[in-house]
Amino acid sequence: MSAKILDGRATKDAIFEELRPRVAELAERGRAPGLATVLVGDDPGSHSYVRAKHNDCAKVGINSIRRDLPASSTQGELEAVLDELNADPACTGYIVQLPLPDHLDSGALLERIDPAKDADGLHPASLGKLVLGEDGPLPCTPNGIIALLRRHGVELDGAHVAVVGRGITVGRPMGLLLTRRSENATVTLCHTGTRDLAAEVSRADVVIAAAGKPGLITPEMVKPGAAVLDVGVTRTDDGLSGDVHPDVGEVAGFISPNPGGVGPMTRAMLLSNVVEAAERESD
Ligand SMILES: NC(=O)C1=CN([C@@H]2O[C@H](COP(=O)(O)OP(=O)(O)OC[C@H]3O[C@@H](n4cnc5c(N)ncnc54)[C@H](OP(=O)(O)O)[C@@H]3O)[C@@H](O)[C@H]2O)C=CC1
Ligand SMILES: Nc1nc(=O)c2c([nH]1)NC[C@@H]1CN(c3ccc(C(=O)N[C@@H](CCC(=O)O)C(=O)O)cc3)C=[N+]21
Ligand SMILES: [Mg+2]
Repeated sequence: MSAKILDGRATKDAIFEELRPRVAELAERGRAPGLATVLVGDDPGSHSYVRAKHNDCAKVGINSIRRDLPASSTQGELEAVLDELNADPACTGYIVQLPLPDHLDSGALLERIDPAKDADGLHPASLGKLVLGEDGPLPCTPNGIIALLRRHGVELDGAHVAVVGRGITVGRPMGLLLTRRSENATVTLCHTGTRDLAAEVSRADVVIAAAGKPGLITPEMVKPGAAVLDVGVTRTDDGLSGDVHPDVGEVAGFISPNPGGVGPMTRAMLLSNVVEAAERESD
């Protein structure tokens, strides 16, 4: 392995250290931030992510509230939980863990979140602000990827970035963040309609693999020295698998391990959104 490691765990810990005094100051002013999670059903992956988010809150001093509901919950029951969180002053931000069971309308539920409490940055109002360049919570995974690259000195200004995947949680907002003037990257957004994925990836200085297809990015596709971010997570019988083939580490200049890369950064940005929203409200 010749690539430098983009260490998401260590970077998350550094961000937590920066958040802790801000949380303490908010609490002193009677504006203690509180993050709530809404979890429906018993998907083991979702349970493990939600548990990690509550552990993170404890480390940073953020109060956390858990609403776990059975898979059989109705749309109306979920709506009642969201209305209650929207009205609860102890909850300054919250997330609805995705995916939800198929019988629920996730779009309608995400829209019901009070935009001022949108910790994920995935409410239509927050995504609209991102498009317009207005201040608001940013989607956690793409924002975490930018923080990880910046803190490891990877240049984005003028860089060519290949984003693989146009999903709403990662790929689509990733392109929006990277093409802001503050990042100034040139982005190619790839998907299943992309004619020659290898050709697009091989031109890139930074590759962001968010397709959820194990081993999709192979060493032959990657420009020597490129930074490669492995976002995809697929659960198989032999454990978790990323989108980046393990041999890519021999060609890349920087690589994010998976686990230990983008996942912890997603959680760091979630807490950062909660702290920022509480600071905004108390100004
Ligand atoms: N580590 C972390 O913190 C997080 C990880 N994830 C993981 O990231 C991945 C993406 O998440 P999400 O955006 O929600 O997923 P989606 O399923 O919404 O999107 C996947 C995207 O990948 C594209 N795609 C699939 N196969 C290929 C292929 N062979 N070539 C090119 N493009 C392809 C799809 O194209 P098309 O649109 O044409 O179907 C789609 O746009 C998932 O594995 C998810 O588990 C997500 C959030 C956080
Ligand atoms: N409303 C909503 N917001 C999300 O942000 C959201 C979601 N729903 N649904 C699912 C995806 C996935 N996701 C991850 C978060 C952390 C890790 C993470 O911390 N992973 C650790 C390993 C954790 C483990 O081993 O279980 C790591 O990569 O090192 C991974 C994936 C957030 N998502
Ligand atoms: Mg990871």
